[in-house]
Amino acid sequence: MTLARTYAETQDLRLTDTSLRDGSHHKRHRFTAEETRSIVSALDGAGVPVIEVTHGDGLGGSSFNYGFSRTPEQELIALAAQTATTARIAVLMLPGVGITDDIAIAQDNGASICRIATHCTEADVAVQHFGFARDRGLETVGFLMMAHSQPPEVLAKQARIMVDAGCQCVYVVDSAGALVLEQVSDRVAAIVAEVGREAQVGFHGHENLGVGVANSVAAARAGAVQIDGSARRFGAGAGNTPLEAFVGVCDKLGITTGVDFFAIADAAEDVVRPAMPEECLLDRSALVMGYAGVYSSFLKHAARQAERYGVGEAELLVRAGQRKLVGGQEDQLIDIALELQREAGCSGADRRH
Ligand SMILES: CC[C@H](O)CC(=O)C(=O)O
Ligand SMILES: [Mn+2]
Repeated sequence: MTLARTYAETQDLRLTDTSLRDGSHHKRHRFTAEETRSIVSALDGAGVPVIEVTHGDGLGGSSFNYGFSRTPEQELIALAAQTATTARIAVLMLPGVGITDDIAIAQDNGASICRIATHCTEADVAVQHFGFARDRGLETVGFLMMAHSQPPEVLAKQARIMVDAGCQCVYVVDSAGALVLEQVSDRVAAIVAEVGREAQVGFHGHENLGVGVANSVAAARAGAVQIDGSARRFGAGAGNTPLEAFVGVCDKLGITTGVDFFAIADAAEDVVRPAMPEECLLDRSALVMGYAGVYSSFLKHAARQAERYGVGEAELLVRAGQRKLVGGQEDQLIDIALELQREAGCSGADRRH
């Protein structure tokens, strides 16, 4: 099996573009085959070594709760694998949303990297999935989501569980875009100290506080060797770390990625942007998500419920942060919206904002 380490031996960092997975949240899971083909072709041509393709909520995510995919994700995974010439195709799975059969089908369709995501205190729910993926010869990555919500030492223990189960790279996942600089490097360093001899460490950032690129540099300096981003920031919330900007910053810092800056800048502008419904904005709602620590993928759901129940979106998000909602609890946004509606009814306050 080709390990990420092989890539990291020739480049300082291995980058994964997640537009075709995290961007799925922003696009409400409406990717077409043609968009997938053209994005994969452009990223592959720019030298991006790993491209993630899956429903935004991972394998099996197409559902009433998370939103139905326009094109079945396994078709998109197969198309991506047929289109890429050098890039490897990764898939994301959240145990319980997807099942091991989904991993097997994705591998049959050409995926070679399996990224398994859990809330950052629940790594044990992924043990069987890491074993399953490794037994099938897949490269494995573990996502500790909502990593801002736990201190470094807790994350290190969770990383240990993942690595003992067969995970080859543990990611600090800043799902809410809530971490800032040292908060990233401290977390990465703690995991490197715990598992650095046995596994790699990665970082997945969101732009909700505008520091995705700086956070990714901090992660790399603390020992992360796999970094995620999305061309044109195409991802949940204010989007992911803009991959083209990160490549440019790495070039200037002398950190090698193997990705061509001008080619990825072209891909972001000419190919990825046209597939986006609108730019990923660092607007009030996205900022509140970062500030209050709310899962980035809740953004579109919050917008929908705020409109439906006539309550303020920012207020809804602040309460979601206070409740410490985790992935899978999107339906609680309705509960909060009703709560806000009741309160506004009692006080007679203006319910729009
Ligand atoms: C629902 C899965 C989630 O989008 C994974 C991820 O990218 C994150 O937590 O940031
Ligand atoms: Mn994300």
